[in-house]
Amino acid sequence: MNPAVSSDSAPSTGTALRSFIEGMPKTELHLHIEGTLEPELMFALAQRNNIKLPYDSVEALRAAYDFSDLQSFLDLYYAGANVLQTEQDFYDMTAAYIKRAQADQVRHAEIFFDPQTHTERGISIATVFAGIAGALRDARRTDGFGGAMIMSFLRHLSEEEAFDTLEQALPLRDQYQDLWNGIGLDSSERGNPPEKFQRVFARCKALGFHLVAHAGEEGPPEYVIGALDLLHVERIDHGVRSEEDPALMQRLAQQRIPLTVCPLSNLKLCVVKDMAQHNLARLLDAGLAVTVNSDDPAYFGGYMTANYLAVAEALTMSREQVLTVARNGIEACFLNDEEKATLMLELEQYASTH
Ligand SMILES: Nc1ncnc2[nH]cnc12
Ligand SMILES: [Zn+2]
Repeated sequence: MNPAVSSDSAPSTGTALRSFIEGMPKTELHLHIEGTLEPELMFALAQRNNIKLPYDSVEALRAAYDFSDLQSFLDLYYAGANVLQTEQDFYDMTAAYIKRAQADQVRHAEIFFDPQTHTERGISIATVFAGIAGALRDARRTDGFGGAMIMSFLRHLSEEEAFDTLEQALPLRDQYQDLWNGIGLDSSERGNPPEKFQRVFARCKALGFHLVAHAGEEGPPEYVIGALDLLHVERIDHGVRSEEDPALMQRLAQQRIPLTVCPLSNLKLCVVKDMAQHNLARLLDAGLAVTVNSDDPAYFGGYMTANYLAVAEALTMSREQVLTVARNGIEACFLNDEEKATLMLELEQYASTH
């Protein structure tokens, strides 16, 4: 068989699948904008804002990206965010991410941001919103890049602090109604179960926001169940530990609840020892609405294409499996049916011509 020709029934060669993945239109649904701060930009912003970093060089900083678990990463990630001071800093970081995403053929990205990481340091929440939204709006106007903003609460802080953040943000809602459509929950999972945020999520639901939460990354399957039953989320961020509970797996498959899986993140944070042991293909085979995403790409070694390639190669995924993941990524977006249909049409046209 000609290895350059791929069809649904034929296994793709490594090279053919690689170029298929590289050119495939994508969506990104699990991306922390603070996790896109590349060391070069971190140093540039440190210099611009007269901040001394505890590293002498970009190389020394990158060498410190050797994590043993989620917390060891978060400690560095929150420290790195200190260089973000002005609206321009947030704009530049977001614009740099969009450029990378577009190079990876990302058409639409629903971006997490953590205001508490910044307001705790005296940065106003309006500065954070303005910088991120400014870059997303410019990219929409110039390139048709689709974006949304998901404001996330830090779960190592209290629910009262989450309520405070919501109160600070709500006066901005009208100004950002074209972008800000969701609420998320992130940071240290273990010891901070979903029920801690039940009241604030109920308020956000009543306000009409889409809801998501990190669950089942390091935490047990019970946290996934809690996110669904107590927080009423529409998607689970990560969710890979759901596999430990067969009844939960059945429910996720039956209800088509999307999991925003982040393969390179899971490897870097030692959620899996080896990419060949990643359960993404098993979750997919079990009928779950699995998507691929990059989480904190500046820290974990790759953006969207790299994440697709890493699992496709390690798990010897077929072209059809890759396409299923990409379709899931469109279905799971917080977009209307017409917008989803436009993205799906482009994907199907790409698939039929490549
Ligand atoms: N992978 C992750 N898990 C939880 N919180 C995060 N914040 C940024 N990245 C995160
Ligand atoms: Zn995440």
